[in-house]
Amino acid sequence: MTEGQPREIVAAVGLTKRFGDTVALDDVSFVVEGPGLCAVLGPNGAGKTTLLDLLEGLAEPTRGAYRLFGKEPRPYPRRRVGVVMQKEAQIERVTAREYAELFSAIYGVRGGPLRILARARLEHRAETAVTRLSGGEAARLFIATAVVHDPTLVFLDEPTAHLDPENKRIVGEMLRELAAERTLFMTTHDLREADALADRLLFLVGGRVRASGTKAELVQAVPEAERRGLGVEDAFFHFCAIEIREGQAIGRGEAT
Ligand SMILES: Nc1ncnc2c1ncn2[C@@H]1O[C@H](COP(=O)(O)OP(=O)(O)OP(=O)(O)O)[C@@H](O)[C@H]1O
Repeated sequence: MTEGQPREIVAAVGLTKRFGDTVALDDVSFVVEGPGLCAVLGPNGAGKTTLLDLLEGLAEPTRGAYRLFGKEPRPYPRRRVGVVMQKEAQIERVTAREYAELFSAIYGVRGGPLRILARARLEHRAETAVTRLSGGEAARLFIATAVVHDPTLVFLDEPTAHLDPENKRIVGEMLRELAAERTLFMTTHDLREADALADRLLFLVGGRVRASGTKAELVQAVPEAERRGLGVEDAFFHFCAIEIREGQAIGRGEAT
């Protein structure tokens, strides 16, 4: 296959995950081709983090399987995968430089710390404790660190949650740049952000896939009468029957 052509990067085949009586993921199947940015959208409790845990090799499915890069992930292809967790560990007093050094050493990347700080645009904050960085600075540091070993696939769990619009925009630009040559698989609650950034969408509600495909496919599937303006918002409403408040997807009847 020629370089640059879309190819299968992530595929789930009947993935199911139970926690006791709770079915967090229920027979989830989809294929994501790359490169590009796939946004996984769903309300609280939809199963987004559980799905990432499985695909990152951190938990085992109750049933079903998945492929990464068209193969069974055994052994797990750690060097080709980067991860940005929802709650990154923040060790007291560790500076941005030390954080970058630590992860560069883990991945054995020479020159990694400088690359991380430059990509995160944090050279001037290198000696600042990670816990003292602003939300936007910390998000940039975690993302730049997750790609220090140049992975083909990056999982990101709500990387822009709690950021103000300006920082969302800056981090969004960073994600778009990264998505030009790799696959980003990113959870978010923010439909506006998904509209601005995503090439592909996966709608998850109550542990089940409601729709998946390219943004263009899903947006075009919305009947004219249901279109209100923002493509991803309309598509999410159409496929998921979920209320939308201020660009955020919220389960019906859920308190804000
Ligand atoms: N370790 C666990 N033990 C028991 N139940 C769990 C566990 N992890 C997740 N769940 C349950 O599985 C369901 C899916 O949770 P998950 O965290 O994957 O959803 P989510 O879409 O990531 O939600 P959020 O948007 O709030 O982060 C929820 O009902 C949750 O309570």
